[in-house]
Amino acid sequence: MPKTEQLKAQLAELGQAFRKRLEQELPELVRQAEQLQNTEQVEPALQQLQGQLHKLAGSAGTFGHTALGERARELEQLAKHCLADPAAADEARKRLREGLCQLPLLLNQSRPEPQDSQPLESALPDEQGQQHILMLEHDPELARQTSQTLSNFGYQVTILEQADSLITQLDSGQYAALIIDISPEVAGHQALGALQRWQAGRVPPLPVIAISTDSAFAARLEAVRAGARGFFTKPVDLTVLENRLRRSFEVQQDDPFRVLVVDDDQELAERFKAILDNAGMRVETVLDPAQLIKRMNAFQPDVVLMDINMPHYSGIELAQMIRLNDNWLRVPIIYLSAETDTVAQMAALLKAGDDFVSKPISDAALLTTVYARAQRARLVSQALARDSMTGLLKHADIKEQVELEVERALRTQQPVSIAMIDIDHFKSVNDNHGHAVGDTVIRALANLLRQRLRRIDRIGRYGGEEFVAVLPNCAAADAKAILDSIREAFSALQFSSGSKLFQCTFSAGISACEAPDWCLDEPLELADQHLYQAKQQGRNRVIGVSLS
Ligand SMILES: Nc1nc2c(ncn2[C@@H]2O[C@H](COP(=O)(O)OP(=O)(O)OP(=O)(O)O)[C@@H](O)[C@H]2O)c(=O)[nH]1
Repeated sequence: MPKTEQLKAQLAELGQAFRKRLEQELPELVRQAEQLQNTEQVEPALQQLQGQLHKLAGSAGTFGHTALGERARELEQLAKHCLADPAAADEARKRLREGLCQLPLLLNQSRPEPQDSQPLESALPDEQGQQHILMLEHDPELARQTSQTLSNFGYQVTILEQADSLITQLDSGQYAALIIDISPEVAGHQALGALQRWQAGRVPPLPVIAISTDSAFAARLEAVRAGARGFFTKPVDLTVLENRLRRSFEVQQDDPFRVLVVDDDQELAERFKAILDNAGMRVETVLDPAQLIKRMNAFQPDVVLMDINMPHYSGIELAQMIRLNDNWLRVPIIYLSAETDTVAQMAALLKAGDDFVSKPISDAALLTTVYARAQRARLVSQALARDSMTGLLKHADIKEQVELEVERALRTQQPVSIAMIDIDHFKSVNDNHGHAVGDTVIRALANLLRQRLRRIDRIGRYGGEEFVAVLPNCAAADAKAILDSIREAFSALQFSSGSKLFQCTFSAGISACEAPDWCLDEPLELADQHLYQAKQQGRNRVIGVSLS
């Protein structure tokens, strides 16, 4: 079944479960309303009713029962009024009872409209690991240079000279990003309006990099409105452009965003999960708030979606509890609440939390809010934790990963390999072609390692032109085969320096923690010794076992 159909079926099933629940809950509300006349304990009964109506107001609308949700909200206000002003209560209580008695009827009349839940399109690389970039550029020389440089980095580039076919090309859905020349005098500039309209409503928008001769505020504003993630004035530094391009993918393609939904309403939590799952995110739900800390530790979410009103706990208290842990200070917390009172919303945000989304919430609004928060959180933590030039882990972090993975290998008795990789004769690259070209070579190797290794592998920039890769569940012989194939791919890359083309190679040394002895005291030192041997034997090779 196609993904969208699957989601529709899942949402329809959840909608039916929700309806069944209401068929039981609404008569119960009517019964409670009738008891209001006979009980001495009016206040607790009203409080309970108000809480239930509050929940119903948020959830019914989200499941498409708009009229029911709106009526529940009115009755919630009425319950609040009865609680605040006992003197005026008789008449108000009567209206409350009558209103509650109508709710089952409203449910019977309600035919929820399914929302149009678009799957989140992500720019995944093709089978060869290549990302396809579209470039709208009238200047053949700039188009040629960009195409050549980007193909060095492993991208596939299609050049478009005519702006009128831009939207048709984009509609084909094969592109991971667009580079567009929006200089005032060229065709790309005229296509900006169409591009802005095309981007509207896309979640996430297609990454766009704009190039222009004009660096004025108005030009930048137009670019941003068309979804620009980068803006470059001519002459363009193509290595910086590639860096920006890569960063715009990283947030989408690294691990999927992890979202923790804390809501005691099971059907609602499942609905949010289905929509976010369908958009490629990983979602866990916490129905019992007492499990929150345990689940935060195990799941390490990028974003927390937090209901505010739960029995025994408030979402605000739980958000404050999350903030007690230094490691989670950067995790955005989005409150999901039927609370419409802006003063109450601001009070909640002052205590903890970053954003407020009112229930009922449309699928598109949920997706956009979570995506935007998760993306920003990832960018911030990557900027802090990663090497700025390559986007790889920094020296101390990759060393830590080596230790963690060796410990894990010993524990699980699954092998782990550690590779130390160093570009050959790199000093002469700098001397012959300049430092900026040397940087391009470093980034190209980082990019290639990222593309060729698995998601579970960890890669770090250990020193200037030296990298370390940690390959869990991978024996030394397999690691050597993988590194050899990356080595061959790297040696085939053509780098350009002015009008000259040149190639580079690397050498690598591998150590492994594997059967039969498992013991690996100094994995990095051993990998380094093997790297040294590879250099001694003529470079452009991978050594996996000690030859001495
Ligand atoms: N462009 C650039 N160069 C760097 C960077 N970090 C280190 N380098 C240079 O990398 C070069 C490393 O050279 P060496 O360690 O002598 O080794 P090599 O020339 O690569 O030779 P072998 O490793 O023996 O094959 C030095 O010239 C450093 O200045 C960087 O971030 N960018």
